[in-house]
Amino acid sequence: MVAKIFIDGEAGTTGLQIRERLAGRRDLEVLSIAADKRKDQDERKRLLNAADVAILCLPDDAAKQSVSLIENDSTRVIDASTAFRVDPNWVYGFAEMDKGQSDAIANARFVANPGCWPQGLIGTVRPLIDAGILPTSHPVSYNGISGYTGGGKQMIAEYEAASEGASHFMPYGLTFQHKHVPEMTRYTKLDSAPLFVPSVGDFAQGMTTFVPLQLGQLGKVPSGKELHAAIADHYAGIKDSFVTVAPYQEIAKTPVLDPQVHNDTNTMTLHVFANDARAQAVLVAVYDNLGKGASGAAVQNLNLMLGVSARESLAA
Ligand SMILES: NC(=O)C1=CN([C@@H]2O[C@H](COP(=O)(O)OP(=O)(O)OC[C@H]3O[C@@H](n4cnc5c(N)ncnc54)[C@H](OP(=O)(O)O)[C@@H]3O)[C@@H](O)[C@H]2O)C=CC1
Ligand SMILES: CC(=O)N[C@@H](CCC(=O)OP(=O)(O)O)C(=O)O
Repeated sequence: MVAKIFIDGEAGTTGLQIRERLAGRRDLEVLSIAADKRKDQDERKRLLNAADVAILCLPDDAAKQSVSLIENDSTRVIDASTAFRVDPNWVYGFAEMDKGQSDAIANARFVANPGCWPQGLIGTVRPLIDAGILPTSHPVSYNGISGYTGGGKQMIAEYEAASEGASHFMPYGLTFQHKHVPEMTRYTKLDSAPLFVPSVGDFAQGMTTFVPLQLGQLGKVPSGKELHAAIADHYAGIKDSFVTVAPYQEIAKTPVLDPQVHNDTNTMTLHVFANDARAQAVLVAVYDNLGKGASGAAVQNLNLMLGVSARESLAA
């Protein structure tokens, strides 16, 4: 059976990328909306109800509206927005988060695609919490840099219009109320919100994130190799993982931390750097905000929901 897919918001940054990733797939039919009807509620409703899977690439309010327009009990939904990420009726779409997550996604009707920033934090911290190395009470801080496509069409237009004026490096979220904090807290299993300081750079896509750890604050101080082994063990146990763990290296710098190294792929690479004598470490994640951070993860989730081999079809 050819599954019918409707991308609501197909003209936006994430929607366009998903369309490109699905182009050429013979196992799917993409139901496209006429350009002049993109925001026509009746036409969106018709297509949402005609689809086997609707992928919502919309601002939060419009995503909530799309869900309310589904009147059947068969259309399954992948939502790329923040609207449902901590809703207990939705399955969180970070397939590598734990061993049961890809099955939960495969069987779900409603899947909330994870935010780009949360994945770098959850992907590094949760394996350490699950392994009992970090207590859930640990005060975690998280920072990083993302390309400007993370801000969608509006930020892209601002950066691309400002040939001279765009900021090379812009920290933001400085009131510590970033919209990703609730999902970061819930899915890391931390007791309290991580202190999150994102930044945006003057490059289009790709991101590198950092979790600095003062290991001396822990009752039992792990070595860098132990941190690395716990994270590597977690991913070794995940079927069809798109998250890879780089070998442990004691080096002061490396070009593979460039935020753009995984652009246009669904890959995330994790690194552990540490100084055991100082009991200090940093956990690093490198991935594409538009790939594993958004449209790559959405297509990975779609494949799980359709029972299609993730590796084969993510080549698209
Ligand atoms: N960019 C990224 O890296 C990531 C984005 N996301 C999330 O994905 C979602 C989409 O983001 P992104 O693609 O970046 O955003 P964009 O602004 O690039 O695209 C959003 C699209 O939705 C359309 N739209 C807005 N309101 C409606 C409506 N009522 N009915 C139909 N279409 C509507 C917009 O129309 P118009 O073209 O007229 O503006 C636009 O085409 C957001 O919730 C975002 O937070 C998630 C992870 C990463
Ligand atoms: C650079 C930039 O502005 N990035 C966006 C995050 C993009 C993203 O992940 O969107 P969702 O919130 O829908 O997941 C931000 O920090 O708001």
